[in-house]
Amino acid sequence: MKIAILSRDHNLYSTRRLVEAIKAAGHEAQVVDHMLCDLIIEQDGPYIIYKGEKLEGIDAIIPRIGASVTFYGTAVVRQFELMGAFSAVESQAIVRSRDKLRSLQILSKAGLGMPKTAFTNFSKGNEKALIERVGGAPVIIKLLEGTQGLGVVLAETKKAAQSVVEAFHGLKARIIVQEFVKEAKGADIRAFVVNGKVVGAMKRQGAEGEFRSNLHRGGNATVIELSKQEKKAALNAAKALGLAVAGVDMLQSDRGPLILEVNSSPGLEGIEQATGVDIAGAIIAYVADSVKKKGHKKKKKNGQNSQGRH
Ligand SMILES: Nc1ncnc2c1ncn2[C@@H]1O[C@H](COP(=O)(O)OP(=O)(O)OP(=O)(O)O)[C@@H](O)[C@H]1O
Ligand SMILES: [Mg+2]
Ligand SMILES: [Mg+2]
Repeated sequence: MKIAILSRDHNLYSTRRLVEAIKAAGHEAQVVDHMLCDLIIEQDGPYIIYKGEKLEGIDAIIPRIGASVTFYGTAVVRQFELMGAFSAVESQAIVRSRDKLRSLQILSKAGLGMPKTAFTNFSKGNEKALIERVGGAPVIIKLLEGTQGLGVVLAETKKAAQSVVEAFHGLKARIIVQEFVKEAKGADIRAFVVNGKVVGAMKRQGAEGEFRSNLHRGGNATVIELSKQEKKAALNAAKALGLAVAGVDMLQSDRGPLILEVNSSPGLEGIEQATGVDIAGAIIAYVADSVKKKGHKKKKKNGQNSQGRH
């Protein structure tokens, strides 16, 4: 079968590893830059023009959509889905996971542990009450659109928290105010979920004196064995957001694991290097299996002699 990786750069570690894994499993790989895909929509059905030609014969896609191009990228994923290709992560689930606030709302409804979080449009003067509502200083203030740890601020005192909130508010930036989980000690856990299983997990520890554990902020990663409770939390979080492939970030706290966010295009480099697990292979096995199952279903529906490609 032919599996496409939607990626802007074929040299990226994750892209290269997925190509390798596709070939190792005996399939055909194609890297497709989603930003170079034109979407044609007409009565005869949707199709894609890529580098001047109609894109055909792709059985499955693995989206690797950057946060800055979520709208365009997910439109391309949706087009593939409508054309009958299987997607490792559904377009709707990517959209859902990209909005930190929406994700936390869904996870809260699913009863998952999380740092207590508040969101407001800050009608003048309610900063103080809101900060108190999540437990008072120290408190975390987060830009809704941040990634790689940028736009996450730890305000140690009530006064600092108020000024940071006011500053962001003045800039019309959308933020959440969140309980600071001190016991996490500058570390977090990344659990990599594929098809209802945790295939690898690592603990990321922030640099000395840094509360953010992001590898981009100088953190380092080591392999970790998850507790039953942590495993369950990771699987439930991925399930609640509808993601078959997900990187679930959690903090270890006195009251158990607290979900921070769920990533729909999680990187492979850190986790494969920390755990030594062939995560790319696990993703491809899941995708290939799903395509086969889909094909069988189609055959059944169309009768024994169907020539339907699968
Ligand atoms: N409520 C909190 N309490 C304690 N530490 C926190 C809290 N929120 C975030 N952190 C720390 O800050 C880091 C960055 O936060 P978060 O993951 O929410 O931001 P991000 O910018 O979206 O990062 P990413 O690149 O992973 O998407 C976390 O990995 C964690 O170490
Ligand atoms: Mg994030
Ligand atoms: Mg994070």
